[in-house]
Amino acid sequence: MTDVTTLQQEIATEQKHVDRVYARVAELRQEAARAEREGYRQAAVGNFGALVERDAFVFHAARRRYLLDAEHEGLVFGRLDLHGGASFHVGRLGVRGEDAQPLVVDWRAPAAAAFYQATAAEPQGVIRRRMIQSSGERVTGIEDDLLDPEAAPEQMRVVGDGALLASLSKATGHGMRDIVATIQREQDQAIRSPGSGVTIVSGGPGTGKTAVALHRAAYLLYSDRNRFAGGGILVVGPSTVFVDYIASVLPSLGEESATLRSLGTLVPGWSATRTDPGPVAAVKGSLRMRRVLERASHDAVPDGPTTLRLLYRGTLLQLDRNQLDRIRTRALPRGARRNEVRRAGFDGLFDALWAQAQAQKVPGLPSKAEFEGALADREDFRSFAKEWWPRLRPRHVLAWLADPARLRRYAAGLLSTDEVDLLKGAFDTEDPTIADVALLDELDALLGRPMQAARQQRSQFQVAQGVYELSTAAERARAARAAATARPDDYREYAHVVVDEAQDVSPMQWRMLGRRGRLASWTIVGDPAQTAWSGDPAELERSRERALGSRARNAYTLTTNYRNSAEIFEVAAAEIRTIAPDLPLPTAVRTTGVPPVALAVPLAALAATVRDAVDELLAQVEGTIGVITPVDRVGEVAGWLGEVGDPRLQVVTSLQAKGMEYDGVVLVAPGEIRAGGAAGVRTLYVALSRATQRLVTVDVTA
Ligand SMILES: Nc1ncnc2c1ncn2[C@@H]1O[C@H](COP(=O)(O)OP(=O)(O)OP(=O)(O)O)[C@@H](O)[C@H]1O
Repeated sequence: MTDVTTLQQEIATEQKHVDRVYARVAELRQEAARAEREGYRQAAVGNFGALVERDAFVFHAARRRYLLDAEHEGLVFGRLDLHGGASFHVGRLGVRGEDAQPLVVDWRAPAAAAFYQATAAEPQGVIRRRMIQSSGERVTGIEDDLLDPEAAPEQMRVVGDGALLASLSKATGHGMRDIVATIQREQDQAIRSPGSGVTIVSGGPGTGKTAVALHRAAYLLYSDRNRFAGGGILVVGPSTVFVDYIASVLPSLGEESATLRSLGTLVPGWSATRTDPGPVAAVKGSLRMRRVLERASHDAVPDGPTTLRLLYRGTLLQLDRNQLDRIRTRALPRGARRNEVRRAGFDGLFDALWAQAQAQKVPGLPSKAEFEGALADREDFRSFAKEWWPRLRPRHVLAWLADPARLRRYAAGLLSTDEVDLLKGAFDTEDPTIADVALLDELDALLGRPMQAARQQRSQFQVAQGVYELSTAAERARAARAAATARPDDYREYAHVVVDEAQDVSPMQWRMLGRRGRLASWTIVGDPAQTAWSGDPAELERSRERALGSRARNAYTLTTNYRNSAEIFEVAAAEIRTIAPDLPLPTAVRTTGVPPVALAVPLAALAATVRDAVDELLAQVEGTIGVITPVDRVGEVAGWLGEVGDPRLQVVTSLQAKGMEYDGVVLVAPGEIRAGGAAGVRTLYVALSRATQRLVTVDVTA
């Protein structure tokens, strides 16, 4: 323990510096606002060159001001004292004094790396590393690490009682917090991994994989803003619940330009939140579905016309079903996209009808071009053509799979009878599941886009090519934050793609992601032991490798569980060991002395027991409570708790619980979650490792 006076003196020293920094930030904010106003004044000149220059000038001023306005809690959070007497502070953004000397170094700058990397074994020139805790602009605590005691000058003081543990013990809120002040060495290495190629981060529950992925996105934006803000960073998570949970981390780091999506909302026009039962998801996610969909996308339209009859100059021209099918298959060879070769289909019709007209010696037959022109003008021919070869949307074709006879035909030789049975009743294109969205995206690629004049989307702020009139401060800040809004809905040229909970991305979903990351470098984070995938693991691996291509791989493993108390993680670990006894598991660093509670009650008492457990946890912990249920019980359990009405409470399925964290967890019917074989045990492992403080499991007795 540090004596109180020493601690107070050191706090006062740091407070002085922090005050100086905030005063300087206030000055800089004023300067940036002035620069923006000046930018507008220049615009009055009005020629093109002045507008371009003004635009760039104002944009940078606005971005700077946005950064300065952003969340300033703990703006300065660290200090390094180096050999030779030099020292500097580390913070959320770089701030220079009037003399251009750094008052704070941005945590992502190369100089700040030592703050996270230096250890007693390898001090990297650092004598003392100091973490500074604050509340608003007030310094509240200090935590020092003396890394090189022999080099420490006599007057150097070392204080503190465990900043990391203090930060881990804070109550969990609805959103994930950034960890910028306490990033650990192994995490920092993954965060600063090269911006090219594929960075793969693995590690058990609670090891900070998600935190690392998000801080890495912020790091990349800092290290090469042109490339990564220009091209864009896409962050993909498993569910909308999860995306909501992580949404505040990047803004808290002053970065708003990344695009966050769940797997069910990646494709424009869809926002799927429903999950399929594991075995159904395994079939829908399998690469074999690509062939199934390809066959469907080439099939005749259900209820489409089966014959074409036209009276032409008194002669009946007629094409029967076989002829029509032949024309369709000839115009649509394997690999062709149906919407893009409609013209070839219509040409096939013209050719066949022309041959008939010639064979039947239609009186006064004009040239072929005139014959085609005459047919194309006729309403009966046009409406036949529209019904026979309509422009198809992915959802139309996916709906065909709901017809058992069609499904059997498309699946012949690809899916087993059992698999076809599993898919019966599994397609509802009005309300698709998360797995369906990857199928819709595949169909979009298979069907192609009808030829259309490109839609010009002109921004309301555009005054000339490449020049935007950003007329108010609020609009400018928004534009500075969200370059993403200038991108088309189905943007596919991201400079970087981050995939979280990657162990659950199915082969078909990897194809969907791959289409959006062709030009990207990647960060892939996940834990194979937490996968709910019950399909072929080799196929999963292959499709992931294909999506990532030949880019260089950099792999990192995280080994410390920062989330769970040791008592809680022991229970989760015991579960996963039943199927993977030799799996290396992370070490949980925090103990609470509170063991998890395991209850088992008859089904009739389940509702009351869950309600009591929730009430008790709400009284015991300060932060959030998650009630985790088997997928098919979620509605029922939410009903039991409907009256609780506490905003700290969230009811989620065992699949939605992926990546989530709560201070207290009530896990309903764990036996039912486990019942799904190895994938069930893995899902239960996830559910058991969500709580930071308290875990209550309520099982059902036979
Ligand atoms: N260096 C750190 N300092 C403070 N908190 C940390 C640190 N690393 C991780 N945490 C906290 O630990 C918790 C778990 O982190 P995170 O959700 O990123 O883990 P994960 O590996 O993605 O977990 P899972 O695989 O179980 O979903 C979070 O609350 C995070 O803020």
